[in-house]
Amino acid sequence: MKTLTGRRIAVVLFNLGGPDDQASVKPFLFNLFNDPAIIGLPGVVRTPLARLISSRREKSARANYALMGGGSPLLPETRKQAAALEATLAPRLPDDEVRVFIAMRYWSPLTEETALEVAAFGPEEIVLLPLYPQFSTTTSQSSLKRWSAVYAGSGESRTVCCWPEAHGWIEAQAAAIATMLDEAGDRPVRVLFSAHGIPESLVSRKGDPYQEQVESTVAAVVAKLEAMGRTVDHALCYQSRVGPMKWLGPSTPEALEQAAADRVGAVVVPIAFVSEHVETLVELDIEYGELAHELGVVPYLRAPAVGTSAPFIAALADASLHALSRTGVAPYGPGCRGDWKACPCQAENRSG
Ligand SMILES: C=CC1=C(C)c2cc3[nH]c(cc4nc(cc5[nH]c(cc1n2)c(C)c5CCC(=O)O)C(CCC(=O)O)=C4C)c(C)c3C=C
Ligand SMILES: [Fe+2]
Ligand SMILES: [Fe+2]
Repeated sequence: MKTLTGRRIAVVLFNLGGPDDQASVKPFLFNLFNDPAIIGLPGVVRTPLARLISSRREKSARANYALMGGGSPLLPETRKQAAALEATLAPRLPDDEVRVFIAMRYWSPLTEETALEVAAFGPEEIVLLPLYPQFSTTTSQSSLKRWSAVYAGSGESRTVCCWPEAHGWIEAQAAAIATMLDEAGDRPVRVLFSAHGIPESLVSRKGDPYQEQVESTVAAVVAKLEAMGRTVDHALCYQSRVGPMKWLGPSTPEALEQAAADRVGAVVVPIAFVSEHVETLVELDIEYGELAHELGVVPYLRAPAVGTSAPFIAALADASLHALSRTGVAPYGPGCRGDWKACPCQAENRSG
């Protein structure tokens, strides 16, 4: 039973989205490559290019999604996280009605569909919470921009731009790694923190804070492991390179070659993803698993994504409550250090 003073609060979780079957692989890829945050060219050039790239990439992408039963598990996994977050927030906001929504950038439920659903809910408060720990123009900013362009409903919005060092997120990662280190036993292993790559020029020329935030996540996880009495050999590397441009490095395959040269095994940790999908289940487990086998990197172990682990969901709840407790319209995320005005996600995403 809600009190008369209770607020309707919408928490909107943003993620990339993934095709739900084989037929949606190509239109999903088209949406992705047609995003100016991914290909920064004018629409007259970008749209035909997106058509070409999605056609060319369709066959290999379909084969990868076929390995997971035909489509991406990203939406079902995100639904579990949304349900867990809603259940965690409910007792912490007993006078309010809290609903958690999912807005995907490139496949259903698309941001514009979710914007209509949220508007129909009629919230007084909205928390915009990207499920990307680290802020990038290619992910969180793209999603938040899209939201601003399509949401026309009620409510004051507060954005959590990023949370690279959020307590429960770091705790969940450290716990998953500790379990894998136990599995490795006495065998020497290197912890390979594998982040999704982005083109290097986005960092060096456009000031994308992603690399810096990924490095801060890694440092926080390593410090947490040390506090747990585990000093680890570790390295940061970047996966999922696409196209001919120079991407952040070293790549995950290069890091595996180095591990082979140093005669150590690997515990691979997805450090920029919070759920299982094509980049973990196919790229890390199958493609790089085969490479590790060829190179003699033994053992090759992979820490699971944090999913619905309790400390991680608590971190999302804390971030939401922290956002709601801010006064005024100038939000900043718990991962943003220093002057919130300098935070790159804020300029276009202040509540209206
Ligand atoms: C082409 C450029 C790409 C950039 C830049 C990029 C950044 C980026 N992506 C994620 C998270 C995910 N990406 C996923 C799939 C995916 N990403 C790209 C391209 C870029 N990503 C493509 C073409 C694809 C589709 C798969 C493929 O063909 O390789 C996914 C998984 C979605 C799924 O279907 O399960 C996620 C999640 C981050 C975090 C990031 C930069 C910070
Ligand atoms: Fe921020
Ligand atoms: Fe990606």
